[in-house]
Amino acid sequence: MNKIDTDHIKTSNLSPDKALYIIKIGGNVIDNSENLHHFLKDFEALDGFKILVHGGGKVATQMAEDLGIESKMVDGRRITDIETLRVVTMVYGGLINKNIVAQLQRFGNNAIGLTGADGNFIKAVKRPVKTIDYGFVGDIVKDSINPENISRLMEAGFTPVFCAITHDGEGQLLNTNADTIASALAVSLSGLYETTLIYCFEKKGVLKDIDDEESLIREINPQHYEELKVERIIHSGMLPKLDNAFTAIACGVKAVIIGKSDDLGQLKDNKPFGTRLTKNA
Ligand SMILES: Nc1ncnc2c1ncn2[C@@H]1O[C@H](COP(=O)(O)OP(=O)(O)O)[C@@H](O)[C@H]1O
Ligand SMILES: CC(=O)N[C@@H](CCC(=O)OP(=O)(O)O)C(=O)O
Repeated sequence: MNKIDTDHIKTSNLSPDKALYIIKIGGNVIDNSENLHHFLKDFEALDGFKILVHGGGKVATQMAEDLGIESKMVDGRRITDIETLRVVTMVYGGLINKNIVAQLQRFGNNAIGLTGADGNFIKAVKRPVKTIDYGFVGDIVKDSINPENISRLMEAGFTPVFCAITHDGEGQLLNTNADTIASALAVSLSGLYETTLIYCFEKKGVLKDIDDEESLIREINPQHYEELKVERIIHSGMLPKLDNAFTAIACGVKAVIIGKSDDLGQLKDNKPFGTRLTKNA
């Protein structure tokens, strides 16, 4: 992903250089109503413009199982046949998205729930079949996100809440990983706002020992990341998350943090929070 051309925007009435937080929450937080409630309260209390992106893979897997549909993941991506697409559309675009919006409204935040199809905000292309057929999984089309339109929504007082559904512009909905959506939005909006991308999940951040919450790694640069991969300190879902995170840093996003959803309030109090990703020294 390249940094977007923003010269035309600087001359418009939009608001360059304002702070924007793009925060993504994962399935384990969404699945726990207490954690979700706590997180949404802290999210609401953050100053500046905000966008929330949510996954919900865990809930979708459970719902699919209830309906007798088996879930298959390959390299952290869901094989999405037509039945599975129906389930994820209902779960991400409906159940989870609308519950989050309703809770934010209760806290006085004028949230508006969106898929990538709404407002044509995020266009994707069905992943081509190579060795694996992922079905209706969408890869975001480069430069397809229009940051000005999203900015207008925020300037009008709305807080966009994006789920993990995109579209191809030809009438087809697609399932797109929420970490990737958050990173693509952050890159696109970083020309208009001082953008901080935050991945919130159930652990304190990237840990040296996944079973020891006290082993938090405070800072990682790309070189350190390569070493951590070789040592297998980082694995499974954390790999695509960090790949997305470093892409965002390389493409102009001011800061990327990976931390615990329960600790988000520390950011407002200027206390250390999670693992901060940096460029190579
Ligand atoms: N070094 C690490 N520190 C923390 N988590 C790690 C690490 N390596 C792998 N993980 C795994 O990555 C997971 C987070 O990725 P994922 O499940 O995709 O997140 P999300 O809930 O945001 O979708 C954690 O639950 C943990 O099991
Ligand atoms: C293509 C693909 O894999 N999409 C993801 C979208 C949801 C997601 O990203 O949820 P978490 O953040 O909770 O993992 C999926 O269906 O699991």
